[in-house]
Amino acid sequence: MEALEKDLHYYFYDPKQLRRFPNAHPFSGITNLWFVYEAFLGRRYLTLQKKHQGPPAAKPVLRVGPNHLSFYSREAIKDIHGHGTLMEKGVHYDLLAGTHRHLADVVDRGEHTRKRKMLAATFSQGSLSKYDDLVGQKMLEFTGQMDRYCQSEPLDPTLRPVVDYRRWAILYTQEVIAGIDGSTYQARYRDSIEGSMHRDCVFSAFPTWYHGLVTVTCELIPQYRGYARRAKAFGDIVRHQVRRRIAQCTDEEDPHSDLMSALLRDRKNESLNLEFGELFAEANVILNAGSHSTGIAMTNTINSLLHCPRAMRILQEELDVAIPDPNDIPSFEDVKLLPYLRACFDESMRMNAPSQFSLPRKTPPAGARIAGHWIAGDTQVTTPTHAIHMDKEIWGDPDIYRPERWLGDDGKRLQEFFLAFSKGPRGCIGRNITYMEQSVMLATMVRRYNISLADPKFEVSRYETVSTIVDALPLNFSRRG
Ligand code: HEM
Repeated sequence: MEALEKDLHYYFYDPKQLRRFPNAHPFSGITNLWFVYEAFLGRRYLTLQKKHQGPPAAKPVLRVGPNHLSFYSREAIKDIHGHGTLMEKGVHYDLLAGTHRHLADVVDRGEHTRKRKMLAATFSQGSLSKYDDLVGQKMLEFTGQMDRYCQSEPLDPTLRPVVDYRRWAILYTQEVIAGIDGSTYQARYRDSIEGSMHRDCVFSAFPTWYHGLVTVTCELIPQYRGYARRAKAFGDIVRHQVRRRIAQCTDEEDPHSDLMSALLRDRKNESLNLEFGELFAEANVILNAGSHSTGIAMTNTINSLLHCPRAMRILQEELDVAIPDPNDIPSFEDVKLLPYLRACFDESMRMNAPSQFSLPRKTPPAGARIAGHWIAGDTQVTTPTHAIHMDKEIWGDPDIYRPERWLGDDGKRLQEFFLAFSKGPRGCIGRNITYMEQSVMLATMVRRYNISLADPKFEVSRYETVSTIVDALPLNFSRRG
């Protein structure tokens, strides 16, 4: 009731003068309901794109909720996410926080800086070589499985074995990230994370009711009860493994041998004495943020390449030179500087960012200027990633998969508008790790196999939650000579 009163107050008295901006929906000045409905259908990012871009005319600022503005403008990227921004993480992160904040949901700037410093070395470009063996080992297991598919002989020789690439890509990233996190275990990971992300994406638009909605839907709707049960089971496993990892920690341990070491000991190898709750929160977020989005990105890239044979051919040519023997599994060192390989990921993440969720921020209490507009304090502000990634004025031909746009100086300039990893102080800390995983995987797959869609007319389906989930991608594989 209190929340409804607040929304009506915002609408009728307009204390923040938000009525000067056009509504995304006739009711968006009064209620978040339409936004929740779009989230429930898993297509909020597409609707926002249409509303911002028109027709009839582009709308750079939209009021998408009683206290929420969406900024479709280049200037706003810097003002909301850039270094030196005054914006804070929005109420969404408070809702999802557990007993202890982790790097992604901590709001306090000082706390965030402390955490980021603690983890910076482990995630730096220079540290990646220590994960080479782990990634190589997981890739070997992966190709072993794919080779078995290639060798299998179906009863009907006209049928070739079909592999769900999405499933295997996510399994590979889970295995790698669990190794980096310092723990390995079995869980119904994808089920647990996708359900919770759907629930959080939909309900977090109602901050006051969030916890009540979670409780009531858990009681009444079996599907939501299932999400909660699986998420709890996953959390229990992480908790157990963190305890085990702490027990194994020794005084001689290299403080940066894996993520947990960096949380247990500082550079001088002295104990950091973090509370168990904080260790659990950090391990949990790395496992969640670190595996699913990379698996989605890998699935989208291979799908984009299969729909663009020209780009696939150029990539194959680049890889044939870099990896002369198709049986080899390259290290990251072998492939990290291949320009076309990298361009293929960036182009795919531009068209289908693994997280289209508009990363909610709020203005500081005294208010702030965004893209030339003065916005009152404590207003939720977002940038619509997909709409910006599909802006004709920036990209020229945004609907076309064209990795070439990322090459050379033009490509460097475009990075300014690339939001897949967000920007600035709250940008993704795992960016180097995901490029390592994606590079080794895609280079190996494209060099080693002929890959095709099991059904040439197949279009992958997507559903937006906190990440934009991709459905199964059925592919055929055979070994390249
Ligand atoms: C394709 C893969 C990935 C994408 C698209 C991605 C995207 C993002 C985005 C958009 C954010 C900003 C979130 C926000 O503002 O709420 C973020 C933050 C973060 N990501 Fe990633 N990420 C990826 C891979 C990874 C990996 C591999 C890890 C860890 C191993 C990771 C760990 C994190 C963490 C801890 C944060 C919070 C950073 C902070 O607030 O300081 N991510 N990521």
